[in-house]
Parts: sequence; structure tokens; C-alpha cells
Amino acid sequence: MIVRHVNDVIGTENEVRTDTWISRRVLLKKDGMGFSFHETIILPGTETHIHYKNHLEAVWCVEGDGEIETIADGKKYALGPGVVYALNEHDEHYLRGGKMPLRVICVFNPPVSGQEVHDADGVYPADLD
Ligand SMILES: CC(=O)NCC[C@H](N)C(=O)O
Repeated sequence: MIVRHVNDVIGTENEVRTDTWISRRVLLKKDGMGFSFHETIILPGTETHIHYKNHLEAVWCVEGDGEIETIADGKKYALGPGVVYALNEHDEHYLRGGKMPLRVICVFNPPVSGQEVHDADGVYPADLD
């Protein structure tokens, strides 16, 4: 069994920081679960263009506020505690931070390896070792 605390990831290479989010990747591809499991903080007032062409992602919003806009149809959804969204169609979207840090728990299938960041098109690479 694997038992970890998010504090074991903070400050390590598996806490990935960008200008718009911080991702603490607690379970990774190498753990063999078939998914990866992250705590992510979306920074207030930011916008991130995301298009997970190679992954499915489900997101559970725990605290804070923000917004997601699906680009294909221009629909906007408010994000806050208890909201869950699943990018079951690899939906290209804008993820926006609100007034407060938005803390979410994310699952990726297939799992990320640990160091992925979005490329210019909002994509994570298919298989990083
Ligand atoms: C919700 C979302 O996709 N945020 C970007 C970072 C991602 N959650 C990650 O943990 O790599």
C-alpha cells in the first residue's frame, strides 16, 4: 500500500509551478495505479488555455472560486466547492482563477509522469518517462 501526505510532495520536483497554477502530483505513472492523482491550485485572476488531447481529466473543486469555458461552444461554468467536471471529450477550454485560490483534486488517465506542463497548444505530451 502507498501512503503519502501532500506535504511530502511540496517543495520537491513533483510540485510543478507555472504562472497560473501549482500542481502537487502525489500519485504518478510509476506508482502503477493506471491514473495520476494531484492537488492543484489555480491562481486568482489567471487564465490557462488547456487541451488534454492525450489524457482524460476529472476535477473536483474543493475550495475557492473560478470559471471554466469550453471553447467549442463558448459555455461558461462557475467553479467552487463541490463542483466536479470531467473532460470526457478531451474538451479544449479556458480555466480561470477567481478572486480566491481555487484548490482542486485532479485525476489523469493515462497517468502523468510528474513533470508535464502545457505546451503552446495547451497539451501535455502523450508519454513522458
Ligand atoms: C485543472 C487543471 O487541469 N489544471 C492544470 C494543472 C493540472 N491539473 C495538473 O495537475 O497537472
